[in-house]
Parts: sequence; C-alpha cells; structure tokens
Amino acid sequence: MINGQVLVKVPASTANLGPGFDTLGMALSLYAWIEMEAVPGGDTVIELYGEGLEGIPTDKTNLTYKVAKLVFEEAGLEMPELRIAMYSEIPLTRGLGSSASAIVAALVAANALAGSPLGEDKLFQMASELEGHPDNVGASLFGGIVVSAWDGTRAEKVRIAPHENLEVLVAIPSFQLSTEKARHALPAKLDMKDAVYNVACSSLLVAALASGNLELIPFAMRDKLHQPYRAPLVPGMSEILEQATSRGALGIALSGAGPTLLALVDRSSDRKAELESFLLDTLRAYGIEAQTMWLAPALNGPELAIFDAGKTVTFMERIKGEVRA
Ligand SMILES: Nc1ncnc2c1ncn2[C@@H]1O[C@H](COP(=O)(O)OP(=O)(O)O)[C@@H](O)[C@H]1O
Ligand SMILES: N[C@@H](CCOP(=O)(O)O)C(=O)O
Repeated sequence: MINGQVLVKVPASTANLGPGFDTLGMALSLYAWIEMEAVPGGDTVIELYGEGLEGIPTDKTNLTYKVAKLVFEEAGLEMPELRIAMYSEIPLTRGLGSSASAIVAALVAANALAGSPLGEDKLFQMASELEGHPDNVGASLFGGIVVSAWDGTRAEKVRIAPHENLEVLVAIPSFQLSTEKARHALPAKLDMKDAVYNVACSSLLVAALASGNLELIPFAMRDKLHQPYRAPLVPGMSEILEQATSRGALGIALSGAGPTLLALVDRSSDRKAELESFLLDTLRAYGIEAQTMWLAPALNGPELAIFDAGKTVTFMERIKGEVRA
C-alpha cells in the first residue's frame, strides 16, 4: 500500500461515433481528476470540488468509493478508510462519458494506492463490467480511438491513433439525459436491413479512421441502430444529423446516449463558425439552450502521479494550472 496520495487525471469520451453502438469510443480533451489516499484510523471522506459534481453523493454510496472497494476486494487486500477528492470538467449525464471517467479514475487510483496489484487488462475488464459496455471506458483508459467488443465476459480492443487533422465540436444541451433512459428508448429487435446498414457503416468508419481516410467519414458516420430511436429525446437532433455535413462537419453523431451532439471537423476547415452557429441556432429553434466546446481527441489515457505522505499542497492547488478557467 502506498503511504501518500495518488493523483489521477482521466479524459472524457464520446461513444458510438454514430454507427459503432457500444463498440467505438474516442477520448476527448476534457478531464476529471481524482486524488485518493488511505486514512488509517480515520473515517472515509469524499470531497467534491467545482460546480460540475453537484448532486453526487459524498458518502460510501459514491461510485468512486464503490469502485475502489472492488479493486481492494479483487486484489485480496483489506479495504482502508479513504480520503477521495474529485474535480471534473465533464458535464454529467450529457453523453460525454462522465460515469466512465469516474470509474476509470477510481480503478486506476485505487490500484495505484494498493501497490498496483491489477494489470491494465484487468482494469479494462472490470471497467467494462461496471459500465455495462466497453466503448467509453476503453477510450478513457487507453486514449485515442478505441474499437472494442465485449461478449459479457471478456472485452477485447484495438486502439487507433486519431488523424492529426481531426478536431471535435460538441454542442452540449442544458438538460440532462441519463444513459439508462436513452437505452430504454431502444427497440428490442432490429430490421435485418438496418442491422446490415450499421455493420457496413461501422466497419467502413473503423477502416477510414485507421487508414486516415477522412473523406469517407461523412458516408460512414451514419446510423440506423440507435439514433433514430433516441431522436425524440433531443429536439432538433434529426435536423442536425441530416444537415451538419452540408454545414461544415466531416461527420455528425449523437455523443454516447446524448443529449450532446458531436461533430468531427477537419482542423483546416474555414467553415467552423458556420457549423457552430448552425448547431446552436437549430437547437435554439427547438427551444434548447446549449453550450459549444471545441475539443481535440485526447491521445493518452490516465495520467498518474504519486506524492509522499505529509502533504502541504491541497488537491485544488495541485491541479489548478490544468483545469479550464
Ligand atoms: N465523479 C463522479 N463521482 C460519482 N459518480 C459519478 C461521477 N461522474 C458521474 N457519476 C455518475 O454517473 C452518472 C452519469 O452517468 P450516465 O447517465 O451514464 O451519463 P454520462 O456518463 O454520459 O455522463 C451521474 O448521474 C452519477 O451518478
Ligand atoms: N454505447 C452507450 C454509450 C453511452 O455513453 P454515455 O456517455 O451517454 O454514458 C450508449 O449509446 O448507450
């Protein structure tokens, strides 16, 4: 067990990228930080900083505490009382993988605190099981674009380095949509034609991303498996999906389970302002206020730092140079 504090920074993620439902994920340059230390003889304390984590429990029902407990159980070690501090720039329940980043952050931090008994693959398996699908957790854990398949027992993945010209524009509506609710909107059965369409688009998209063939993205980034069923939950989404590629986007998708809409953009495009206005104006026409952010694919997974006990620096002082203003 480490006698000191463990600090972990984890990227957000976007899942599906349109057709790759529960399979494709990309890490994004938006981050969550967690600091964890054992407090022998003390009580567990969970400190949440910033406005982003409002409403999250600060007792042992907190997701990060429960994940840390699983790590100690899996390693066959006694669970210590913990101090957990967390700050997140990833908006909750918006389709940007906040739960996956919290799971990955807690897995990596608790594992480091316990002396790293579990390997990266074990953490990926645990994260996929906890999240219920491997797409977001894979991206947060490995960075870049991650193609993964999970059969309910084991997850396998291949990481793709994102093309250097890829930039990401997200339009984040002001309302929350839980992944659970958006999964309930999906049908139990699919038409064979739609299934074939998605296999084709998802396969082509992976090949285009892996070979750096960005011209294929507008054709490949289309979906008939989940987006049509989720569209009624996000007013304006259908219009945006239909028109964004003619307004400057390389590709457009619902980010994860939504409600955020995500456009892939060529970094050298001179139509960025037009695209941003199109997303905001269309959502506003449907009565939805939204915030846009220009992001990049995050190339790396978690960053880990370990500090000796007897700290004189607070958690927020440690990360303040890095967080968004
Ligand atoms: N830092 C965190 N600490 C504890 N729980 C979190 C944290 N971040 C997210 N969660 C949990 O995950 C939920 C959001 O997950 P979800 O509905 O899958 O949306 P998304 O992952 O797209 O943000 C939150 O309502 C909260 O319960
Ligand atoms: N494949 C999942 C992804 C959910 O992502 P989130 O960021 O909304 O949690 C789905 O589409 O349900």
